[in-house]
Amino acid sequence: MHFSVSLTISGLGIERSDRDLCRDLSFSVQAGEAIRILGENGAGKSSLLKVVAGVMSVQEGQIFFADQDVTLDRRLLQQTMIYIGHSTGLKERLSVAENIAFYSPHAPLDQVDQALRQLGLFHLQDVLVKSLSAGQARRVALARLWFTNASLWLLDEPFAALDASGVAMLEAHIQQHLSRGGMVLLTTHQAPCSLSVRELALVP
Ligand SMILES: Nc1ncnc2c1ncn2[C@@H]1O[C@H](COP(=O)(O)OP(=O)(O)OP(=O)(O)O)[C@@H](O)[C@H]1O
Repeated sequence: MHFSVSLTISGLGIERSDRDLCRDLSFSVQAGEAIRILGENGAGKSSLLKVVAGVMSVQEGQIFFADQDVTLDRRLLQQTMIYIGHSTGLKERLSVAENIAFYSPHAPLDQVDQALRQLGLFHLQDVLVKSLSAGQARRVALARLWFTNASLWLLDEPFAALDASGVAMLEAHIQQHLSRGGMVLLTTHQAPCSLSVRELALVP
């Protein structure tokens, strides 16, 4: 699979809790490109991802995907994007394998096994998520990236709680997505080690 679409944000304004997080923000993400959103705590990085994902509405400006205006109707974009938020969103009372089956029901079982091994989760597949460490739970949440066909990945602090091997594994997986023409919009307070990203600063 190879992707060749782009995302364009034009004149975006985001207001939250009576505060302007950004005004007249414009940028594009091209096929094969990763953008890291920068900004201090509370600057609005997560809010920007949520607006693009359609979790928060657009108050001002436009969003174009594949040359179509999707500002008011985000369905075209939502069909080909994956959003993994700051919280893992996992089902605490389900096991690792059950969570993966819940979030990626169409994943072939042999590929699930392969991904579990790559993610270092194979020996934990029957463990309930509520018993996992933060880094282990993050790995389970990220497993969705191993089974998605989405062209746009929206990742809020995806490296949080990961150890060095987890960071390297995720960076390699993101790089593979970019090499297929995928797009990534991510937030992280730590600069990626081996991943080439364009930086976008959110300033009030
Ligand atoms: N659920 C909410 N309801 C109202 N206001 C919120 C909510 N979540 C965040 N905010 C406000 O929106 C602003 C931006 O928050 P956001 O989480 O987007 O920032 P951030 O840059 O991602 O921060 P961090 O680096 O701490 O994760 C903050 O000032 C915050 O107070």
